[in-house]
Amino acid sequence: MTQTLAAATMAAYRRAAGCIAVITLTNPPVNTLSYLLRESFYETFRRANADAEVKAIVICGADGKFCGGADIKEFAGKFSGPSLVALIDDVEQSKKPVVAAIEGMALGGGLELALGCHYRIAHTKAQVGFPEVTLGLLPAAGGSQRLPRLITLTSALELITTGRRISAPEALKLGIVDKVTDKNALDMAIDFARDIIGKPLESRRLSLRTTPCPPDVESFLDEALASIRKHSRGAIAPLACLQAVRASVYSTFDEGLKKEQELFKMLLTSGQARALQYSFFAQRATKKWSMPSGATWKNTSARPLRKAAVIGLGTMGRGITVALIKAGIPVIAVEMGLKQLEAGKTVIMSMLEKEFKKKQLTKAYREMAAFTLDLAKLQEVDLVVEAVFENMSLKKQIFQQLSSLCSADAILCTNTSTLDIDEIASVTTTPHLVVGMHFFAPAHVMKLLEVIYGPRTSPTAVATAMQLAQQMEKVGVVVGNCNGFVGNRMFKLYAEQAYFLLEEGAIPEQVDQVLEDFGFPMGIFKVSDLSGLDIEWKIRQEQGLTGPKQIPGGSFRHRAGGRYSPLLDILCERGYLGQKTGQGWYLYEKPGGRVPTFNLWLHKFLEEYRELHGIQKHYVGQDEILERCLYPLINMGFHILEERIAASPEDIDIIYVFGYSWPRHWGGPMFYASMVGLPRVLDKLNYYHEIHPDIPTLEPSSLLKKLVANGSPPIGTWGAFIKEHNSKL
Ligand SMILES: CCCCCCCC(=O)CC(=O)SCCNC(=O)CCNC(=O)[C@H](O)C(C)(C)COP(=O)(O)OP(=O)(O)OC[C@H]1O[C@@H](n2cnc3c(N)ncnc32)[C@H](O)[C@@H]1OP(=O)(O)O
Ligand SMILES: NC(=O)C1=CN([C@@H]2O[C@H](COP(=O)(O)OP(=O)(O)OC[C@H]3O[C@@H](n4cnc5c(N)ncnc54)[C@H](O)[C@@H]3O)[C@@H](O)[C@H]2O)C=CC1
Repeated sequence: MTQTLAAATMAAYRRAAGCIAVITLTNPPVNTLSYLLRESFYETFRRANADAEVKAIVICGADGKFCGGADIKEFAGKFSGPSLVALIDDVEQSKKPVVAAIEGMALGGGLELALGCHYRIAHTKAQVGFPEVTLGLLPAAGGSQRLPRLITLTSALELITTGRRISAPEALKLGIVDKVTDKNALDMAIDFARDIIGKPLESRRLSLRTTPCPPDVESFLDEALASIRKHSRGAIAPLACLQAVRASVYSTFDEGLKKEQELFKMLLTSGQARALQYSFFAQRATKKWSMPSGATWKNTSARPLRKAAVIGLGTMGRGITVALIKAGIPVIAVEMGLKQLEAGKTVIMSMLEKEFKKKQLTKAYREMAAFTLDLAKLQEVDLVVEAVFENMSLKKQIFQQLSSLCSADAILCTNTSTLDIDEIASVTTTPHLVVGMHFFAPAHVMKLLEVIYGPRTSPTAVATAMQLAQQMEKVGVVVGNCNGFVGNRMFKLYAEQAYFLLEEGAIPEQVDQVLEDFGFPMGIFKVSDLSGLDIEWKIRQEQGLTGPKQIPGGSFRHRAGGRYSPLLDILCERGYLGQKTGQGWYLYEKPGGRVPTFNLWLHKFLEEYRELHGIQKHYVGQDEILERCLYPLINMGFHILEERIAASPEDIDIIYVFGYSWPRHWGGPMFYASMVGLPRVLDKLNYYHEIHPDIPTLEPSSLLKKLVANGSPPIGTWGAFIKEHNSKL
């Protein structure tokens, strides 16, 4: 295997048009600049430079892809082989003109290499960019110094600090590439190289230029710094990127390179870079789903989807309809009454209109939605997504009808956020085709899709849902069936601890601030106000925790075998549902208002509540808030791994990053636990459980204990322990 790879990895050399050397970067699948490729490039480039018959050099990438950048896997080890900085310097200093022929992509180190070339010709469909910041790094092979010398400081700064990829036409407008073609970029580059033989190259060497600056560059950079600080949510790489670009303004090229290296080394050893690189690979790993039965892409095919249906056009159904249509699938949208149907239709059409304008979709897209009250119209659809109220008997009634109305091979999906997929499937004649597709609000925007299989769900149903996730450009994660699945089962504990903290003496502002400082875009109470407190209230009612169906046997603050906080129920009973009613955990200027302000009523109410229930108020510090909110959630993640509900810690982490806005630079809850140190998480859980023995979810999971007992192995090796752990159950 290594030999095959080694043989495939090289900078292939050939001659074209007599005097042009063509060097093809070859390292499948995306021609990363790995150690082997750098070594081969070093030799090949020298050979081309030394050959007197060669008058110009063209660099391209094999298989229509210029270069995906440095090999990210190499960042974890020691750097060896020729440095990319030196290779690019060789290219720029070459006395023969060097032209980059960019097809597919030139990303990171790939773009840096192209910037070292004297000219860049790109195919119109190619993309270029510096995604390093999304990996917790900065362009460290001269990219942070060359780009600002080539284009405006504003654009260079934006591209380097955000990692945004741009199309070749935009790159042409900005001045990053010299020509764009919709024909063969390599052929054009070869012709172009021939034409420029003998022309002076000094002005084309970016390292010899100075960075063009706006008039008041100092205040421009200060403003940029303030803006990055505000938006980076604690990520350090964007700030380091800014520092590097700043060096391109105030330093010589060589000094700038030195600064770039210093910053790169600092970032590389930071936990954030490790977390972000872990997240990059984790996202790709989730695509290769598997089920405990051994089903994977390798042995399962997805069904083709020609037409779909969505039932229930409330908050979720509307977004799901738009997401499906955006993916090119016509939808029959169903409601229970004319009024709801009309309301749903109006919103969906206006959402499609917006998408139409934004993405320049053709008019046909707007005509891909049909609206009806009649379930019988669903005979010909290949897939149905049910998104009616979160109520088991209603869902069962609908699935029973679907089972008799739809074709025998239609995939039947539910968007339930908590209910048992298998119980829903039990009323159908095709339980193997029932699968959970748990979208996140707003469904046409949020990237995550939890795909849930019950004990009878077939691999085909899972494969079709995963294929659909890709088609909708979402990140699908396959998980097992349990209450709340992965995301909401863990989230419940996060929210629960936040309510307990209020009971014990904290206030919403304090809790939210700590969570936002950690990197969440919004604290839990602001999120709750935004989504509406009644969502959780209804789930609690459905679970018999409160309301008319409350299961007898508990007490006011103890239900379902543990401590219970009725705070949310009390607010809902009073009609304080969050932003939509103008009051929730915070106060808003009017119903539908967006700006949270101090809620005096809530603060007085909390004091009275504590007094009434004899709760001793204590000072709740930052550490306690963070640990109490995050560690029980993480602990539940270990339970979920133990139960094989999630196939790997990567799956859990991706669910959290894409569905719950977990700060990406902390990797996800499971990676964060490994960064903090599993012994610390275990100790803290034990500590809090001792203080609060009536909160059973604080008791550390046996998998966590086992991992700590085994010396806290790295996250990549947990799989073996989980397997062993399960086999002894
Ligand atoms: C003194 C020290 C000086 C050091 C100098 C530092 C130099 C720098 O400035 C640092 C860098 O270059 S960092 C790398 C920058 N490049 C990137 O971030 C591109 C990452 N890749 C992509 O976006 C997509 O894969 C891409 C758009 C390329 C392709 O997307 P696709 O959807 O077609 O394919 P994927 O499924 O994403 O990828 C296919 C397989 O390739 C693996 N892969 C991709 N890019 C990689 C990369 N840069 N390094 C390592 N592996 C990479 C990817 O994991 C996947 O693998 P499998 O899942 O096993 O198939
Ligand atoms: N709101 C959220 O943030 C999320 C909700 N979910 C789940 O999605 C489902 C829907 O939730 P929402 O959209 O928030 O509810 P919603 O209350 O906004 O909408 C439900 C819609 O279903 C319609 N409906 C009810 N019975 C029907 C029937 N027999 N036939 C056709 N339509 C019927 C209602 O008229 C209503 O328009 C629930 O299972 C919920 O748990 C999942 C993820 C997030």
